[in-house]
Amino acid sequence: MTILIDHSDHNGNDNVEKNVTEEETELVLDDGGFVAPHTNSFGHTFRDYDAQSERRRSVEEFYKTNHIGQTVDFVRRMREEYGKLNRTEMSIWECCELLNEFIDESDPDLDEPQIEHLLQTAEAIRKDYPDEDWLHLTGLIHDLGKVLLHSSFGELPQWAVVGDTYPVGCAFDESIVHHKYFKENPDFNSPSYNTKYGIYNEGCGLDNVFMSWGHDDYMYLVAKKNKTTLPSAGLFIIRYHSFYALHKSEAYKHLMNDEDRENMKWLKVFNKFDLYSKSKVRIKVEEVKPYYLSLINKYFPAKLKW
Ligand SMILES: O[C@H]1[C@H](O)[C@@H](O)[C@H](O)[C@@H](O)[C@H]1O
Ligand SMILES: [Fe+2]
Ligand SMILES: [Fe+2]
Repeated sequence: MTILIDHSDHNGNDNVEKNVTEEETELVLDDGGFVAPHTNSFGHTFRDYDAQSERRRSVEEFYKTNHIGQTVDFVRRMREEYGKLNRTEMSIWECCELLNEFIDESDPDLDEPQIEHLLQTAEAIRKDYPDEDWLHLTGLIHDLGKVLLHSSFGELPQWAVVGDTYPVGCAFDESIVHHKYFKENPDFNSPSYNTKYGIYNEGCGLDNVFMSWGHDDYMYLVAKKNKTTLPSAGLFIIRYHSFYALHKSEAYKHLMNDEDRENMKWLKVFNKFDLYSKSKVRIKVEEVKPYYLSLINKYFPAKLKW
């Protein structure tokens, strides 16, 4: 396995590559900072949706279905239905374990079970921000909404759970991955929805914007309605971490308000770990579990409604 080891500063400059065996691997092999690798586990640059990788076709198929199905109508129905949180009760950790069986079909960078990704993200954050325990926990739980794929949640299809998110009810920005497939979305030709502002106003705040339905908004609703004590930046990260058109391409900024702009700073910090910690490196779950259980205990009730 090839891992980047930092021999210089913490900005990722001047890295050297070294081959290490499975036993020696750690998420980050340096003096404490997380170093973003240049390539994903398939040897391609991250989020390259055109790279000829083994996942390219299936990822594109995924986005085609996603872009056709996410309409204002659909999003309204899902928010209403899943916002009831009347399906089951379980702890945060139980939910992490449920994610063990799922692989995210929208992701060109990772084909590991989701629990690996949660721990990789959280542990990477912990190295760089040791004192921000809320951010470690946010890393651990940010993708828990993918439990919507589970049979006890009506087995939602992948297109309604994973992938990048974007607003519905206004024009789909060209920076959205595989934008061309929106042409078949029924909202694409609706005059009330296909303008820059659509049904929204300048600076209305993201809280007033309907986002395509998936794991982000669902987990936000779960955390909020179960009265988490996570700071507002944590909730913002959970809710918008897949909104790459905004946090990477800077589209839709005209819908943000001051609070969104403040929270965006943390989302950008978070994104580095969410994206670049994706690797084949395994975290030893039993070793880190007590730490995360203590954080869950601090910020969440023992059982949550889902
Ligand atoms: O494929 C990925 C994956 O589903 C992530 O969980 C999501 O947050 C990303 O935005 C998406 O592109
Ligand atoms: Fe995600
Ligand atoms: Fe993630």
